[in-house]
Amino acid sequence: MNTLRRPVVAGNWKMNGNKALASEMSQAFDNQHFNNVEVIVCPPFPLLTQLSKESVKVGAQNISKFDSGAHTGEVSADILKDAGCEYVIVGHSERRVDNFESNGLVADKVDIALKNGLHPILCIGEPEDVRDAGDLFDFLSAQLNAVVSKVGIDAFAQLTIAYEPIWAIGTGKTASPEQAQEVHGFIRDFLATRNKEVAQKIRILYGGSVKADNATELFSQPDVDGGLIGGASLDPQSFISICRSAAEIA
Ligand SMILES: O=C(CO)COP(=O)(O)O
Repeated sequence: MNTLRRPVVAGNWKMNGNKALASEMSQAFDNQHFNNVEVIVCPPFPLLTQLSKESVKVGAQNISKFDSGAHTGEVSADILKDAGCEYVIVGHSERRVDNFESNGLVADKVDIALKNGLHPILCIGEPEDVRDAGDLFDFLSAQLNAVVSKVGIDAFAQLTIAYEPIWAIGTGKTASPEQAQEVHGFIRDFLATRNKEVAQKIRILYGGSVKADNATELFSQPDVDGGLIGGASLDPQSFISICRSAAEIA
């Protein structure tokens, strides 16, 4: 972590949770104040309004590429904002796989979020075979380039990036702090060659089996500015403990 950047800890509930968990999480954070850490919770759509916006910031897990109108099953930026969202996860690997979201569609979604004043958390990350074949940086560059081409590099000032190696998601097999730092450094350099100021400011989160007992060593890396947490964000005490790790380093 670098003290120039305020760390972020975001919980991605994926297709988990219910009203009781939303209320439990809100209450747990009512008694915790992480002034130097941005804490975000991203529950399924129906639970967005159930989280106390005084306790945590709220994010969605997806956004429609459309503005409004006849698009059954879609949720627009306006509806998300009305529900109290400030953030939206875009391009999570599970959506890229389950819903065939291409780099182009992800770029369109980042664009519509930005145009409507929502902060995208752009997820990128490689499958294991890509890493094994030595194509890691080309793969990540293509994911980043698609968004740069669509929204322009200056717009990255409004983005948070989450590096989530697919082989580390939900597997208990986290990237080592050195592996995370290598990729985060690469992402920052990629951005710095295009806009130095944006590269210095942007928060780059690590995601993939972050738990209370490995958060500190991951967050201690100079280019890791926090985490995007799946499973461990469903338990208020684990999530608070991960937030505390970020607060202690910040
Ligand atoms: O995909 C993730 C967050 O978006 C990471 O999930 P896990 O923390 O469960 O590995």
